[in-house]
Amino acid sequence: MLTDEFGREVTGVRVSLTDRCNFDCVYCHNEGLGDTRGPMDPQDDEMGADDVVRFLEVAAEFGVDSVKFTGGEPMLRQDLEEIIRRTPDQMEVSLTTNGTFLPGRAEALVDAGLERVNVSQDALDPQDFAEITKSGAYEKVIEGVDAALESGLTPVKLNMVVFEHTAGYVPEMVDHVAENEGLQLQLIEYMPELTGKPEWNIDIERVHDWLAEKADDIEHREMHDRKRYWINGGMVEIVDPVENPTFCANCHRVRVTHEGYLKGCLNRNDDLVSMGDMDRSEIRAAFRDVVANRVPYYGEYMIRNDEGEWEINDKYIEEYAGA
Ligand SMILES: Nc1nc2c(ncn2[C@@H]2O[C@H](COP(=O)(O)OP(=O)(O)OP(=O)(O)O)[C@@H](O)[C@H]2O)c(=O)[nH]1
Ligand code: SF4
Ligand code: SF4
Repeated sequence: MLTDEFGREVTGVRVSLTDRCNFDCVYCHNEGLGDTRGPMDPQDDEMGADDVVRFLEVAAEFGVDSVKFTGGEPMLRQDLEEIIRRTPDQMEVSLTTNGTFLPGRAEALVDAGLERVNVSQDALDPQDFAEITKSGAYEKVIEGVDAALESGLTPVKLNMVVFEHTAGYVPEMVDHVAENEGLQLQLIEYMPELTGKPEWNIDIERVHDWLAEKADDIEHREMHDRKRYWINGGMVEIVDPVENPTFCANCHRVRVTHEGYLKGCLNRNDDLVSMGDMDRSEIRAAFRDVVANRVPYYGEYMIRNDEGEWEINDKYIEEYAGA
């Protein structure tokens, strides 16, 4: 197991397989390098299945025991089943998807080795859903969640970004997961710094307070020190990374962009290492380097100045300027 200089073991990898997507969510922050191509444009820059598998095999050598496949929309990759099938056995395999392609394909993914799925569902009303995602696929997503449950991918986590357009749905979604066995809710803090619309932000502390009042039990998950609220038998987890040093202090994942760049932190682009045409031993060295250079974003890379505002730590300014 590799550990960075802040004592954070790297136990997981998060691999973006494409930046293409059939949705155009108003809050999307284009994980990866922030490419702006349309959903159906060419895919020459995406890592091939062999590249993904080679990387995963190297990560497995270092004791990494979980992989999360993301996008864009990872199910646009027709070779997703192949990639999952070839993922080292020691890794728990999970997927984050918008859910539209799960009907008719969930079982094949399970057969290939998929163990868990997170499906974005930001509203319980087709019109609001369409407004947020710029897609008319509400029914398909509902079918997708059902297909995942029927294929045994439980618990299915429903991912909901909490911001102006969705905050009103939180109570209904909390009831929804309590009433439907196999579902869990994951409330994701809106990231204004990545989406450029600060006016849509909702104070996530208000959501914590509201859930705490209702909760029968509250747990802390080690990963990111995330809080989990149990309400009427349903589980609600909060993902609240923004300006949260505790979240970053408990971050155990290295990221890979769809183009094959290793990256120690989701929020930084100045720590990228391209795996390009690297062979296995070069990937090993690159993985060690990226882990060695990992820095908790909030609390070390971003620090508070005398006025209490966040700014980049001087120590890293040169690298950032050169990115
Ligand atoms: N800043 C930051 N945001 C993260 C991190 N991990 C997850 N997120 C955010 O949380 C959202 C949902 O994450 P998911 O891909 O569903 O998975 P997860 O919650 O991280 O993982 P599991 O609970 O293991 O399924 C992502 O789109 C990110 O916005 C992280 O390490 N740093
Ligand atoms: S489904 Fe995900 S990747 Fe696609 S536009 Fe929405 S947030 Fe972005
Ligand atoms: S912002 Fe960076 S360091 Fe913080 S939790 Fe996310 S990926 Fe980890």
